[in-house]
Amino acid sequence: MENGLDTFTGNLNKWGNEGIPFVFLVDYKMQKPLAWKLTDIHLSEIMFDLNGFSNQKRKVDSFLGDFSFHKSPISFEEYEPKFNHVIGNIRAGNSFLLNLSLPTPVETNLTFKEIFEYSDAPYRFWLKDQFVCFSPEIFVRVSGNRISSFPMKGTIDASVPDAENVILSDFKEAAEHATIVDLIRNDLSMVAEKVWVERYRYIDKVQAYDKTLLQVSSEVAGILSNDFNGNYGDLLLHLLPAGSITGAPKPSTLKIIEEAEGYERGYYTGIMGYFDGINFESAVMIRFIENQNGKMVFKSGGGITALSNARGEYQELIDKVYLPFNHIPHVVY
Ligand SMILES: C=C(O[C@@H]1C=C(C(=O)O)C=C[C@H]1O)C(=O)O
Repeated sequence: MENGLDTFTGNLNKWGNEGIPFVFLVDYKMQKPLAWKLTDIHLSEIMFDLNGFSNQKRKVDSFLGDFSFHKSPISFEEYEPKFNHVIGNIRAGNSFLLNLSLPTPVETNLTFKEIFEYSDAPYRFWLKDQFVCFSPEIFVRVSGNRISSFPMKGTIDASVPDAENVILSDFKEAAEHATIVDLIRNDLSMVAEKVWVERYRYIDKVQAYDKTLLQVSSEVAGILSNDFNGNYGDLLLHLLPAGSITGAPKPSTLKIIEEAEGYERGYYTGIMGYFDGINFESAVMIRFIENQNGKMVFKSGGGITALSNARGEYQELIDKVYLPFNHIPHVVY
């Protein structure tokens, strides 16, 4: 009998080869992948704006007004044993980079739909009754026979004096970034010929209502091998889960993530994307709020290496719990 993943992969391959536009979601564990032909999507169920490919644009001109936002992260005492489990495994040689994430309950007077409509992020998705995602991170883009991936690793508060230089010259951050770029080069080599690094460690600004974050990314590119031309389902099977939200090496790192996190990521850290009939593009589902029985849960994480310190990683996890609004008159905490 066909399982969900087989059907999903078959549909993406078929639609890709026939030039039929579609939109899709894949969860972290690839257990509940979903794909819709563009013509079958209803605004009452799904809203998306994926780098301009959209059925619902951002409400840039309208006024959001006051809103409340409150986060209740786990305590440092609860976080530390999880971090120590990861560091122990890194020291034992089972992983050299691992993305540790956790859920944070949040409260706001805004609805998931309002957060989608007013948020400012290059990749946004709203799935009725389930989640809203506003991601800054591209995963894979295919244009003609060129494939590119844009691993993001390295986050700093822009208000730190000389923030850009601080993060670019930080030894730990540089090592972490080099690792993720190596991993993505290796992953792309499975589906492409001639893989190269097009841009190394460029900075993106990510806007939250109370602060600006700087994020460091690189672009890795290659020439897509003929086997994968149009076969977007097969392509994703080779590349998922995305290296930037697992770590390396993937198989043993996945096992340690499972042990340390002790919760279900679900669609968080999966990917969302589209095919417009010509180009294929996908993004990593980070910056993500889920509906759990009427309560809002924000999921966030960061990369840990042998050089990481528990307080710093704990703070990064909390800093990433934000709403990405640009023009906010007043926030009530
Ligand atoms: C997992 C998350 O972020 C990932 C980890 C990053 C980092 O360690 O700097 C940056 C982007 C993401 O690939 C998240 O934001 O929830």
